[in-house]
Amino acid sequence: MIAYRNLRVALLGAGSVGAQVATLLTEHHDELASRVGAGLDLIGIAVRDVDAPRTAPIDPALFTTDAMGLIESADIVIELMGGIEPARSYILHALNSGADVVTGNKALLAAHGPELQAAAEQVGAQVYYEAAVAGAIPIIRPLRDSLAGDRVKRILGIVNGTTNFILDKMDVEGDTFENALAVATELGYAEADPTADIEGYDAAQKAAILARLAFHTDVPVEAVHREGITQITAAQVAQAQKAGYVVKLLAICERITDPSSGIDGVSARVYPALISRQHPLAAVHGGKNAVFVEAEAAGDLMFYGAGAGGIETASAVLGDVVSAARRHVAGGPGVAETTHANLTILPIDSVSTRYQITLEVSDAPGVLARIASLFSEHGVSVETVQQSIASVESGATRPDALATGTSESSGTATLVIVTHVASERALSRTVADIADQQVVVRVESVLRVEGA
Ligand SMILES: NC(=O)C1=CN([C@@H]2O[C@H](COP(=O)(O)OP(=O)(O)OC[C@H]3O[C@@H](n4cnc5c(N)ncnc54)[C@H](OP(=O)(O)O)[C@@H]3O)[C@@H](O)[C@H]2O)C=CC1
Ligand SMILES: N[C@@H](CC=O)C(=O)O
Repeated sequence: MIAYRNLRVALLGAGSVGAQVATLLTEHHDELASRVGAGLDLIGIAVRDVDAPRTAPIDPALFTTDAMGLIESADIVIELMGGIEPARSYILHALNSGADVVTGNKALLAAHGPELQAAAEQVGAQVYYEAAVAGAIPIIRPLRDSLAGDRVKRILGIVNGTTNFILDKMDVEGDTFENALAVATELGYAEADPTADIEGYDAAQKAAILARLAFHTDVPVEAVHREGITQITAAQVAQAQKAGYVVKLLAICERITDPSSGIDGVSARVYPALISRQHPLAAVHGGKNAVFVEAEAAGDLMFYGAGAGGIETASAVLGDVVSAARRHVAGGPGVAETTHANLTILPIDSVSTRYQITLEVSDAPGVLARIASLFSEHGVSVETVQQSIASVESGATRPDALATGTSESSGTATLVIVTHVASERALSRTVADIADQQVVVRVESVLRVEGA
């Protein structure tokens, strides 16, 4: 039975996601009303161009360019415009007018999340943002509520569909980066300008949001270490495959405490890394997303699904709208997000992980011993070494000549070295020293190995 007055919902934006939200709000009106205990009336949609064609049938009378006027009459404001301004000003205006806000705007939250949360707290309102990380996948609520009594140790996330699509295509079909990116763009996965995807900016924004929630500490997006996937080659992906790994762009949020070195804080970082093909994240194919959470009491949890798409993301938005509406009906203040832990945000060289280093070296006696001694000098322990020798005459490769001490070849050899866990600082010093050796033709790649 519906006893509460109908709630007034304003929508800002009717693009890929907004148009689907408008449709679901209208089509599911009665069902939503029975779940909330009040009707949810869409009172208007602010856009730039009221006459632009839409991807879903929407009553034209709902469109307006007067966003501020619309906001002032709403109980709940859904912001799906994207970008920083005017989205930030509209959200602040909505909160100050007494409305709850639902948004999927990761760029805004990563840049101004604390400001928006403080504004909401001050007026007893709430900002909901389930759609901002990994689209349809419920991950914000699990981190904020379900795991609130636990301690998160680490999060490994595939949170950008475009880069996962590209790397997966390179892995499964042996495609090149350039071709895979062209297909991702054609299929609408990548943004018109895919820089935010392939250079890791989009994933870094999501990492900042996840780290803040997981570790109750504000994490500025500028403090997230970021590397994209533009340097990843088909050869690296093939070599990873041979060694039992797959390359993924990972967003990693980690609580690091090491009393021996005095390191104590939070690391948030995005880079392409190798993960074992046995790891659950290795099975995340195409444009899908997944977030793997390691918690102290709960153990390992994985959240998987569509990280983007109009209708899929609209599902997460509608879930937030229902939560906001229920709060209006039940009354009471919003749930304050605690960021009072104030942990130190650690730089990348405080991180320790495993590494795979690929070198082209002279095929001569003593080379392997020299390289091994450099690892040892820097306290980096080697787990495995694989080698193949490129014959000068034929260009063909034969394995293991260095191991047998053969001295007949004057060509080069490829060494693939995987380390045990080492600090980023020790590893980078080791690699710098290796690169200086005369017997080293080039350092082909250094990739982190994650997920152990
Ligand atoms: N697309 C996706 O798969 C996902 C998107 N998100 C996030 O959701 C949000 C919306 O994304 P998406 O739907 O793809 O965006 P679109 O670019 O498709 O749509 C943006 C909409 O906002 C309107 N708009 C933009 N600027 C203004 C303005 N200044 N005043 C009024 N209206 C404005 C546009 O109006 P007009 O149509 O008239 O130009 C358009 O309707 C973004 O924050 C995005 O990061 C999150 C997860 C996944
Ligand atoms: N461009 C993003 C869209 C969702 O956030 C992606 O590829 O994941």
